[in-house]
Amino acid sequence: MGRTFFVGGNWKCNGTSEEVKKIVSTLNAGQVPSQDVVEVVVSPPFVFLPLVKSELRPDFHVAAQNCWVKKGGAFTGEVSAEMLVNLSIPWVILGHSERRAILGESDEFVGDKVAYAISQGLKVIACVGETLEQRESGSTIDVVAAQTKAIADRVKDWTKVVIAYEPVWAIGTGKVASPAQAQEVHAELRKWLQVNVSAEVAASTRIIYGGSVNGANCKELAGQPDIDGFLVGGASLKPEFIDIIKSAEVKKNA
Ligand SMILES: O=C(CO)COP(=O)(O)O
Repeated sequence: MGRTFFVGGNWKCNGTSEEVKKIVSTLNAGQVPSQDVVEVVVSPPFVFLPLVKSELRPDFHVAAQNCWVKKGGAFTGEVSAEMLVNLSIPWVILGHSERRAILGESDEFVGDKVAYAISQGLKVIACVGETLEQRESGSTIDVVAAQTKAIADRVKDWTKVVIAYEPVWAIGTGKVASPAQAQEVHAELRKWLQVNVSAEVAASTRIIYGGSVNGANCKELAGQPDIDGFLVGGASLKPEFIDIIKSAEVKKNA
């Protein structure tokens, strides 16, 4: 079963309204493959979601970068899944390593968030990935399997999930995983899904790579059989994001 290539742009905590408008107009002018070849989702900070949603071309979609773990209420500073649904925001990124590390989000908490967001009708880009220390100690697969298990224990509808494998040591460092390194983890994750969820979910779930992806390294990564797209940080704020979207052609021609 086909896995449509998926390219997400995680803008993180960046931008002014002027800069956001500029990025959106660059994206709107970009020549990219059609939606049956590549699904594109950009994720601005919460405050810019309505602006981006109203100005962005209709073939690109928006994602929030986080949402609260359950129904809204007395949770100062949080934004609920219901609010995103209310604004017709279709996607949310959950479990990004910056939130896991800096804000102390545990595997279980991320799993709960993913399940709740899906229960409210959102689609989720769920992030997993090991630190440098974990990689060097040989526990990469155990770490990403545990992170994925916390999600799998709580989620039934995998059609709403894209897994983003983002090795922490590759994020914002310019140190991209080699195509072989990324492919190895993606293949292991797919195998994990096959054994622990189902062959069908393993075959149909998109597993995308994130960590220092740019216009120069995207094609080789996209050529790997188990890499189904990218979650892009820094380069998603630049015109080269269009080149990264175009790397979907590599898959189409494979
Ligand atoms: O964290 C990332 C996307 O979520 C990756 O960030 P960079 O592309 O800046 O390394």
